[in-house]
Amino acid sequence: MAKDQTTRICCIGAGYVGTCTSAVLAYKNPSVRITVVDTSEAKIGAWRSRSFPISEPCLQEILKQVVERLAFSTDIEAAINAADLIFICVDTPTVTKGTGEGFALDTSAVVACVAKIVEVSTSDKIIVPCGTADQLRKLITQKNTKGLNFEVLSNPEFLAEGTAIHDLLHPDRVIIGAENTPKGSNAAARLVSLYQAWIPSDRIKTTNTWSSELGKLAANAMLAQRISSINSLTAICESVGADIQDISQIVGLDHRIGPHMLQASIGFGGSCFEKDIRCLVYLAESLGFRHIARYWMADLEMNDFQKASQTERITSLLGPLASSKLTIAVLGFSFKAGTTDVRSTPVLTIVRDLVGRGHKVKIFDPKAKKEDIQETLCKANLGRERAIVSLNAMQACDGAHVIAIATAWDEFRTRPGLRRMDWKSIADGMQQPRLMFDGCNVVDAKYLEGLGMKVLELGRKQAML
Ligand SMILES: NC(=O)c1ccc[n+]([C@@H]2O[C@H](COP(=O)([O-])OP(=O)(O)OC[C@H]3O[C@@H](n4cnc5c(N)ncnc54)[C@H](O)[C@@H]3O)[C@@H](O)[C@H]2O)c1
Ligand SMILES: O=c1ccn([C@@H]2O[C@H](COP(=O)(O)OP(=O)(O)O[C@H]3O[C@H](CO)[C@@H](O)[C@H](O)[C@H]3O)[C@@H](O)[C@H]2O)c(=O)[nH]1
Repeated sequence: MAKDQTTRICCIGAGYVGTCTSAVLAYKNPSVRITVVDTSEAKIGAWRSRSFPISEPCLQEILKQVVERLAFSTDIEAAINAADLIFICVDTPTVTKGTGEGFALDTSAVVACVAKIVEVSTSDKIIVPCGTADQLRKLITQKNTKGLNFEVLSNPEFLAEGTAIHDLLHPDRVIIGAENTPKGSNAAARLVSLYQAWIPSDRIKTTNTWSSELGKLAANAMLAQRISSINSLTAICESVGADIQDISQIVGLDHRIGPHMLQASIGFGGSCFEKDIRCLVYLAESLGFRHIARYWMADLEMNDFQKASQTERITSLLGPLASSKLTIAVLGFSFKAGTTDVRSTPVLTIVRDLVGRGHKVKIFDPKAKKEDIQETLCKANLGRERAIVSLNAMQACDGAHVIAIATAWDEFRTRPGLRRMDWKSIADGMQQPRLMFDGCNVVDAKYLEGLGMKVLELGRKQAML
């Protein structure tokens, strides 16, 4: 710690986790000074000019309050050198080529950060990476020729997008993994003291690094598993005439199970669940536990099945009409409601499958940026003539044979008091058979049927058209 008792923190990575975590740490600890750095000048420029690259409730307000103590910069070396504690919050996608392809975590950005830290540091540092701490310790041992002390801690983040600030302010737990050495314990104690500024001690757990890292993977894998479990029941409900929402409630009312993460969906998305399960599968495989790897892999296979089966259900219901070129409006593109993030969105599977069957798709999302949607479509080779991004729901639905609600945005709800869109005009502007596929169970089927639509709901039986 610096002589003036100020803790100087450098956070590498100005994305969701880096910025939100830094904002809350600064907000709750008046004695810290944080510099958030990134290689992306555009991103740092956006944060500085207050045209925020991400949208999270309350983030803007908190950043305003810590403006004196939290800076954004592209001068990574200077920020590293000035810091006692360095958080690495860069992206760690799944490896796309070579060893571990499709499964292992690509830690190259984390490794680059650690190499930079070791290269430019002139004093001891505590490093909190997002990646395997073990691998980084080995790297530091190889590169540390100056005899400095680098302690590597594991501090997995459990925030969910859309509720990031709330999750950081009221976490279920904070996990800090450290080496079981006096220096490791001291470093962990330093980080604990920062969190103790607002989190009760019984919610801060210190453990060894492997428990911390595996605990994070396990939490995500089990959350995803609950979603796959409920999703696996949607097709059964549709066949036998049960109601998936009732099933979620019946299951969730058991206090041993609880109600969370049991909302049936078109499949889970986002940048974490699939990546972390793949990482767990890779870990199990590399330890020789093939049955365990297969067990977790089944979760992803179920998710892929759920994503792919929605288009099949819509088109099978259309009968012979399905072979004509239809116009289909897809409402919602972000990977879940409450975030503008379109990374790994499950909606892409539906769009890709519909376009693949020759239909024209018009997409509207009330919050996601048009450029981000277009970039995602472009990366998936979905040309603009087949998948168009519309400026509003009315434009997307105009002339559509089918509307598919794919993200549970409040904008799409139809119940009185919650209704924001002019559903009568939307229904009037559609072409027969005026089919509404509600992949999020947000509409009132009776209301839309009263407007002349036929409604197909996820996890509910539907008669043929
Ligand atoms: N997004 C979430 O909800 C969430 C939640 C918990 C944990 N995580 C984990 O946290 C980490 C960060 O995730 P995120 O969603 O904030 O990522 P992000 O993509 O939003 O941000 C990562 C940032 O790191 C920057 N970067 C990459 N390499 C760099 C380098 N060498 N030097 C400086 N900057 C560099 C990128 O430019 C980018 O701005 C990942 O490991 C992720 O798995 C994410
Ligand atoms: O009942 C549910 C809940 C979620 N989902 C879907 O699951 C995905 C992930 O949702 P959520 O967990 O809310 O979002 P993330 O921001 O991806 O957060 C997860 O991933 C983060 C990154 O690791 C963790 O920190 C969080 O704890 C963990 O919830 C989304 O596609 C949701 O639509 C469902 O289908 N049904």
